[in-house]
Amino acid sequence: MLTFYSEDSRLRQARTELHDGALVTPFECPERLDLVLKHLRQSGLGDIRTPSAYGLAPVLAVHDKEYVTFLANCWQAWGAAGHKGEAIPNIWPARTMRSDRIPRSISGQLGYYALAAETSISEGTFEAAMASKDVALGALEHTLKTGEPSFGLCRPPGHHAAYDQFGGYCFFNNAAIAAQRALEAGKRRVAILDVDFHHGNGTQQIFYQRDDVLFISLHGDPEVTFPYYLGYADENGEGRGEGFNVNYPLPPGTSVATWMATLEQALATIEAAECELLIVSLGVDIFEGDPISAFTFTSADFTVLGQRLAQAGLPCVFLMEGGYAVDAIGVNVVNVLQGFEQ
Ligand SMILES: NCCCNCCCCCS
Ligand SMILES: [Zn+2]
Repeated sequence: MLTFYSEDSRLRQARTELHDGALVTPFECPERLDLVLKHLRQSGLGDIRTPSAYGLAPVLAVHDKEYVTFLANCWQAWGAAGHKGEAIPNIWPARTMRSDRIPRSISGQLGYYALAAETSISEGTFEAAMASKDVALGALEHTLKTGEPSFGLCRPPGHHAAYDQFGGYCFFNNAAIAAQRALEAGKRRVAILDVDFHHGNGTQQIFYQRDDVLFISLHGDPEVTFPYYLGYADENGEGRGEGFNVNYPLPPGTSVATWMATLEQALATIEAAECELLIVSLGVDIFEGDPISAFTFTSADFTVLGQRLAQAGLPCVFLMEGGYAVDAIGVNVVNVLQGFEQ
């Protein structure tokens, strides 16, 4: 299996994350890449390639133009406004406020476009996000051309990024960008299976009214898990998209047996929908040792996951999402990919 990866993913060097009332070293750190690359090389899974630069068009196919312009300019505008730290929002168009107008102030724009306050914007963030979607597109193009599975070592991740919203460490929705490209290349329906511990609110939102992308997510119950305000089981899509969005919220501490039984339901839905490509939003924060999550996968369970996904019999693109137990991330990711190829 080929891996696609870009050194430009390291351009995102955020120093702060607002967590538990303090500014801490971000969980979504460049070292995550080092461990995955190390284990990929040790495993002999396949070559690691640098993708082409696909430009802005694929981004604008799923994201709002003004939002993309905001992301491109935010860091410079934030500094020009005299702010000394990293760009962290502290005001939102929260309930009781209006969101039909975008303020001129960069502080106002930051809150307008932010999902949450844990994700700072700093130098290199935009460039890294551009590299990350190129990684996803490189993996996608390879699978479209060869039918072979591929892995996009995407950083920053993407599944929390919505049409015009960043957060949860995400800026561009890599899986959505890849799915849209696959449809433009002729696939009639694409399944995005999100196995990350956290609900892929951004991916859901982008395709919520569409029937050409089936979005299915297994995740921590939003009653008690980030992102809290989306990911409930009663969110089934709207209009043409009715029935093409399926959420499986699961309680913290869910056993792997229960998680795998839920996966069976998800895979049956994918099969019934006659999808022609499977994109897996691969978050390995379902690992028992993840510092900000609450599921119970062991590293060996990731191998079983990969084996089961292969049985879906679809061309498959794996795209890196979360996973914050840095020491184990390499083993866990490679176990999925090797399990798939067994
Ligand atoms: N106390 C947990 C706060 C979580 N904050 C953001 C998590 C983003 C996960 C991306 S996969
Ligand atoms: Zn996650």
